[in-house]
Amino acid sequence: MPTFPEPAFSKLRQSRIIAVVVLDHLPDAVPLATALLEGGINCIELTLRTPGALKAIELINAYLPDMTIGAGTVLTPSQVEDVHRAGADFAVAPGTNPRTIAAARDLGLPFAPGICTPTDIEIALESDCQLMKFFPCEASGGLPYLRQIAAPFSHLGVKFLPLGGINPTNAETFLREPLIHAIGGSWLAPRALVAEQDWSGITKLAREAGQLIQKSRRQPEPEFTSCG
Ligand SMILES: O=C(O)C(=O)C[C@H](O)[C@H](O)COP(=O)(O)O
Repeated sequence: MPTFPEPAFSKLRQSRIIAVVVLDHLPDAVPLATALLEGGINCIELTLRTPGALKAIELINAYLPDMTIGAGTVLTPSQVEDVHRAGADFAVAPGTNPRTIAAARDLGLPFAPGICTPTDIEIALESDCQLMKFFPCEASGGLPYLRQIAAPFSHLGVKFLPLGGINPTNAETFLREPLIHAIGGSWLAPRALVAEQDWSGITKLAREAGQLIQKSRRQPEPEFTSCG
């Protein structure tokens, strides 16, 4: 596992799971992030899909210093500036846009572009990115597909953040895979639970995710070898 020079990406490696949030109601930002922290999840991604996301980054940054904050759906250089100013620790995008990556580099904001093909990986490498978001993970073919497209780049130390279709059933398999730096998903903060302000429900989901992380750190079961 390469150590990424960006401290935020090293923290991400410790956290292992990013709670992806599409926030509909700004006052929910801090209680939601607090509920995740109480359950042991200390990395959150606020997607810039809703108008309050930037302000939510600011609030969580101001009130919850233990939370590592990612900005998601960062599509333009000006959004890179916005999320940096708001206090994001890192940013991700669904695709690979060299202009956006360059803007993040200029500001020193760790950035993981989205990839889904070998061509995307080549473009991201040309922009000196080593950590890439694999999106949409499950719809593209999941781990078997990622292993195949990543193989020609294995000597370059590229690592991935799979997002899209990760859930408690498949999370552990991803966590055990050496190509994977960390995983992310919206299952930790379902919009319905947030709408009901069911913070204890979210803490419970976070705790269960923490148990998956612990399990994935234990030694793998010895492989069964057939004696037939
Ligand atoms: O638009 C972006 O930049 C994103 O961040 C995409 C999200 O990571 C995925 O939509 C999460 O996928 P689910 O966990 O399946 O809901």
